[in-house]
Amino acid sequence: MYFKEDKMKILKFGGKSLANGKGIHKVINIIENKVGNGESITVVLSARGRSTDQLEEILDRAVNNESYQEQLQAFKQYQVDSYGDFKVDDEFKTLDKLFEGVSLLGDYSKRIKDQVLSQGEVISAKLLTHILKEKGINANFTDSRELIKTDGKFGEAQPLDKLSKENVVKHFKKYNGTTVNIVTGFIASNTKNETTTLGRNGSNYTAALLANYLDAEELQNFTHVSGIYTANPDLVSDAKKIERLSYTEANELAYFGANILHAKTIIPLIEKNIPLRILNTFDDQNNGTLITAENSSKGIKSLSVLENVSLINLEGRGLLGRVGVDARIFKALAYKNISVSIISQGSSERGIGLVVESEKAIEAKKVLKQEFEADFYKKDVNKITVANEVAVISIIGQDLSTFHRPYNALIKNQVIPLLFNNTVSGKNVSLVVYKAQLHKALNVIHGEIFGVAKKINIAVFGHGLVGGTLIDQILKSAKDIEKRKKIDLNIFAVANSRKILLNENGVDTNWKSIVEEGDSYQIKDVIKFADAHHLENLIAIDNTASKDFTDNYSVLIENGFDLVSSNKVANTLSFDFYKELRMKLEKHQKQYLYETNVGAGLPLIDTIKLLHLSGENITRIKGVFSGSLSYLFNTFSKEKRLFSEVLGEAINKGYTEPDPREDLCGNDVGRKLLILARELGLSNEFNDVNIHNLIPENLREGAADTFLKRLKELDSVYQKIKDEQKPNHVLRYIGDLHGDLFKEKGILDVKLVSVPESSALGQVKGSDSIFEIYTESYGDQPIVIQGAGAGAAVTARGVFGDILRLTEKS
Ligand SMILES: NC(=O)C1=CN([C@@H]2O[C@H](COP(=O)(O)OP(=O)(O)OC[C@H]3O[C@@H](n4cnc5c(N)ncnc54)[C@H](O)[C@@H]3O)[C@@H](O)[C@H]2O)C=CC1
Ligand SMILES: N[C@@H](CC=O)C(=O)O
Repeated sequence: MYFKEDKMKILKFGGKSLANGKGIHKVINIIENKVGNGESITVVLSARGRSTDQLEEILDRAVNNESYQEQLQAFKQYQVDSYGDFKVDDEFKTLDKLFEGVSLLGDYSKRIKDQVLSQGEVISAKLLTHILKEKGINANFTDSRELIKTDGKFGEAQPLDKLSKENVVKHFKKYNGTTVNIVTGFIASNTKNETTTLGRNGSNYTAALLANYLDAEELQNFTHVSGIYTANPDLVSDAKKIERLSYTEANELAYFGANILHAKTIIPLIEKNIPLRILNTFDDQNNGTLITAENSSKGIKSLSVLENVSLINLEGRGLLGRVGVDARIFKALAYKNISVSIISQGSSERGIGLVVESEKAIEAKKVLKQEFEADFYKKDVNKITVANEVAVISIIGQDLSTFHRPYNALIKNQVIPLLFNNTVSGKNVSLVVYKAQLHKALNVIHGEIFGVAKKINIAVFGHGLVGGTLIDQILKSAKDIEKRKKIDLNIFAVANSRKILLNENGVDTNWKSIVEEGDSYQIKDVIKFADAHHLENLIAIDNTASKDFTDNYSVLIENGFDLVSSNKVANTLSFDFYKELRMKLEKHQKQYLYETNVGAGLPLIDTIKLLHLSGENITRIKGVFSGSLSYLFNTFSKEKRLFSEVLGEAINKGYTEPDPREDLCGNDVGRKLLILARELGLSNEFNDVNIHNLIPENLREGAADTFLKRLKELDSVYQKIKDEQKPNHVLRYIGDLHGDLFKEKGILDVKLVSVPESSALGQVKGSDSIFEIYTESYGDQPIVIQGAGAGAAVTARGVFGDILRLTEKS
């Protein structure tokens, strides 16, 4: 073993790293390896596992005169567990005496508490020294109380730098070379040699002070996480590790709750330009996050959260324009040592919101009530309320120039921040949200501001021809879309009318076999599931042909779902329902897309909407609206085959509605016409559509199955119609929207016509639809949209297009 003459590295290990079992062995391994490599190291330790919390709990019991022996024994057992020959009798005796005293007195001071807590670090450092010595390492137990001198503020003592530095330098001169000093973190002593502690994150502070005093090469802070992340990975599964940070950025993060950092621990490092590396004890392959003086060129963004906070709201009309209200608030709170982390107020000062630590909230309300007592009396202040179930999310690195993006995403996901504020210099926007929405809010913001894929959570209702094809198309393209568009399409629900398959991580290609084994459900179960799993950017897809399902639209919208539908029913119910649905969408800022309602995958509705919006007056829309009936009449007119045979083919090819009578009776074309009419602002109802029903009256009643068995009865009827046409004419079933389209209602006709084979309509082939859109500017020359008007693949592709459109809007 040899030691290079290089600079010292300070290694600091936290409580979780030092816990019994895997942790402590890993720590020993790390130290052994470093020593083996000839690195010059000093080790700073926290108390092990939950030791500090346990000691506090025992103190609580003792002071309340409750029995604490069982807990104390458990604490002692934990400290010596699996290290048979390790003895810490002195520390255990000290603890026995201290607790006995507290129990007798029924009281303890901060001074006593510091003495109690300090034993955790002492035992931890003694144990590690013992183990390392047994392994042949020249370890030296170093009690930081002999080195770090502080003022007398027990519980949160401030180091006396000059004196502490002298002590540290002297000690390290004496114990140098191959010695590995094992230093107690967190604890120190005042000038009377009484034990003090350095407050929250005290061990990190000890390590930073040593690094400063010894001009260390680097401070390596070993934790149970692999570095600093763009957000807490426990809450945001897409969170990414940040490789490098500047001290300033780290400082902002530390202040706003990244709990592996604390602002005060960074300052000693900044002074001497000492890099800080956050490492994972349990993952030696990971090189963690490096924090240096160098500014990252992009400016980092990270989300941090403060949870133990309350929002105090002070309201009063009489505060309007009054000078000094804020000063009074701050003065009253400062008097009780209550710090305000965020304040926000309207320009009128009628309402002032402030965030304080939760444990101080009741007292804060009390002092504010006292301060504003006279104002209450005069009714200038009418209420002071406290909301406890809140959290603060800070977007570090965010300024207001692009804040609209995460903000809009939150609103779209029905997370309405209670309050937000920004720093004028530096980049940081903080939002207060309800705790119940914290998880979702973090994921929404994270998805929006980072290059990582934005998750879109999709529930598919109806997995028949169209729905099933859609799921397969999404699963097939999801990876590619994630790569190209940074959108992660996650199908978390697949349902038919009876059963549902739910999986928050998304279904896979086996979905079909699993749905049937799924549970029966109601729509509220899907909403609850999405809520419980904090799923954001929700889209519900209606691929049913069901009227019943449209009853769910309202509650889905209210619960944050955008809608996509191939089902035409919702758009063709009463005009009142049509308007209410749009009002609801507007109110909840949700979108409803249904491009496939007319012309399957053809871009018809979008075109009509654009023409209409741009002020282009549409005067008529005419054409073959039905893909199945197009196929039927194109084929039947041309080929010498039975009508029933061709109809059977159209059904088998998936062109017809689930119940093919919906096509044959003209309802399907009627719906499409009505949908287009309503897009033009007309208020027609479905029964305004004049429909030529293709089903002979004697076949209209009864079940679909019975009808399908009697298709042959249609043959003679349609053969006769075909034969009676003029020469070179063919049959076409068309829709025609005409009349004065600038009035309240248009004329909507659905009829079977015979047209010259050479005409535009006569030349349509296969299952193509054709739409002729006549406008004022285009005159007699219509805009023509033609192409496959039915079929599962093209329709599913159209629904997919709507989903992608939504992802761009959200
Ligand atoms: N086939 C085509 O070319 C086109 C179809 N469409 C529309 O696509 C929709 C679906 O058509 P297909 O897939 O052919 O029908 P399908 O009959 O093959 O599938 C319908 C699915 O909806 C489910 N379902 C029915 N009621 C439900 C309810 N209340 N809740 C949940 N699920 C329910 C059924 O269990 C089935 O899984 C229809 O509204 C149709 O008008 C739109 C454009 C073109
Ligand atoms: N059944 C419909 C399918 C598309 O909406 C049709 O035939 O057009």
